[in-house]
Amino acid sequence: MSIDSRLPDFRNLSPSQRLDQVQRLLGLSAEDTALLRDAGALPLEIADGMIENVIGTFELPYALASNFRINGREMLIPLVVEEPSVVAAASFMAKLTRPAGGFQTSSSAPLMRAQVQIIAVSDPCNARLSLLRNKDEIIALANSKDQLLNTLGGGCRDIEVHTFIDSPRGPMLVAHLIVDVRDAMGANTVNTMAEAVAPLMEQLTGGKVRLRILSNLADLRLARAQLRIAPEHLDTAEYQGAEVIEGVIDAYTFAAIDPYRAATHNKGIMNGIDPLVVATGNDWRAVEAGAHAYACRNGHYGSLTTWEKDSQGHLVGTLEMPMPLGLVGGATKTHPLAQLSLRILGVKSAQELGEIAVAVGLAQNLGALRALATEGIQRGHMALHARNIALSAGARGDELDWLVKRMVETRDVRADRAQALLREKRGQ
Ligand SMILES: CC(C)(COP(=O)([O-])OP(=O)([O-])OC[C@H]1O[C@@H](n2cnc3c(N)ncnc32)[C@H](O)[C@@H]1OP(=O)([O-])[O-])[C@@H](O)C(=O)NCCC(=O)NCCSC(=O)C[C@@](C)(O)CC(=O)[O-]
Ligand SMILES: NC(=O)C1=CN([C@@H]2O[C@H](COP(=O)(O)OP(=O)(O)OC[C@H]3O[C@@H](n4cnc5c(N)ncnc54)[C@H](OP(=O)(O)O)[C@@H]3O)[C@@H](O)[C@H]2O)C=CC1
Repeated sequence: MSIDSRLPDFRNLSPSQRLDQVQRLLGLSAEDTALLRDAGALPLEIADGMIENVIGTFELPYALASNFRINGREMLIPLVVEEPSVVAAASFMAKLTRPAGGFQTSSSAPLMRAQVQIIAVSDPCNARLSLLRNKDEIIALANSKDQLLNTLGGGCRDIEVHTFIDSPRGPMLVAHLIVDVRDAMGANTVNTMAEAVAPLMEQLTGGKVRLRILSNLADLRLARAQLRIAPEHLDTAEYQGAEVIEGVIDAYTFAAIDPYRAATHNKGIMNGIDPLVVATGNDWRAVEAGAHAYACRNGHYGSLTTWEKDSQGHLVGTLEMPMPLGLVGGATKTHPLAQLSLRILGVKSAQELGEIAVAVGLAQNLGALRALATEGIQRGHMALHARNIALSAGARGDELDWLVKRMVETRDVRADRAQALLREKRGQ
């Protein structure tokens, strides 16, 4: 279905009015919207089946970022996150990309690596060749463990063998199974295969297998996004767009050369990605681990994004990173809201979901860099954070908007100030 993701007055509506508008726009069913309208979308019985020792459930805000156009398709992005200004910044930057057509994305095949650690190998180079010589047998054995995946066009495709001659524990071989996991995140799938081939690998190498587990450095499963913005669309009240572009490129360069800055820069990217990963029931620890390991691929920890100017002086941003997301498996199937998020996105494959995630990460990075390189992060962020402060100070009903306005006007957003203002208003 084709929609318009520009929702100019969305921010000014109540949550219930927003949901009504989205229901009409996306043609969601009454059952779908009931999941969001009533608290407790995750029944305790399902929660109890998901993890151990459950005593309840924990809710977080569920929002939609607007203005996204990805590969020509308009979409609203479900984001589950506790941090103010993330949704606003993503929506704002997506809006700025629209004149040049939004985001362009692509991805590699959904290939995951499983590692099999082989120790006590007396002749590691010879053992390595033995594994490679018998690759077809190893792959066939791995694939015998997941018939469904084979019928879906996935399965173990190849093996690699990495040799560590001088490990502190003696020579060590690490065999990698390269597995196309289709629409799964794939951890359980590849772990099963790794465990299945371990005895054959011991036989072929004469060594002893220890660990059999996926690698979260999913460097064969990459998603990419790109955006382009003309300088005139980056003008602010105080800065010319061309100056904003220089500021963004300086900010990127800082992250590219300094790991202390890169950690914060990449956190800003994950501000956009993690909330989508959570909203779709995916494993955010796996995505985080892969992201930061990948950021070290050039021998030092650096920026995951790049920012440059094209020949016309337009700002061009790119993000390429591992994106091990699934549409099946884990909580993606069990959590009712995860399924709803996938319906809102209208995605048909895990690859498509991964591409959307990097587009949101790229937008989020630009939101932060644009603010940092111009007026600073506090004005926009604190204006939205003021609601949190007002809520924790005890403001309710009409008091909330009044208190937020007073704090933002005076640029004094602090808990003690909020409490003092509230006492003053209540005449205490
Ligand atoms: C916060 C803004 C967007 C305000 O920016 P603004 O200029 O005050 O916004 P505006 O009121 O002119 O609105 C512009 C558009 O922003 C969106 N927007 C604006 N407000 C809302 C809202 N309330 N609810 C929903 N959407 C909102 C919305 O799309 C709107 O367009 P419209 O649809 O109205 O035509 C801007 O200051 C900004 O982008 N700041 C960056 C915020 C940010 O990056 N937050 C992340 C948390 S900080 C952090 O953890 C990461 C960091 C910073 O350390 C990373 C790093 O160092 O790299
Ligand atoms: N280090 C890490 O990151 C680790 C993560 N995990 C956890 O593993 C879970 C993800 O594992 P995952 O393997 O994705 O989950 P599942 O094993 O639950 O799902 C994958 C299985 O779903 C079946 N399937 C059905 N349709 C498809 C399709 N279109 N594409 C692919 N497979 C399909 C496949 O076969 P079949 O039905 O035959 O099984 C496949 O093996 C997450 O919960 C994650 O947190 C676990 C261990 C370590």
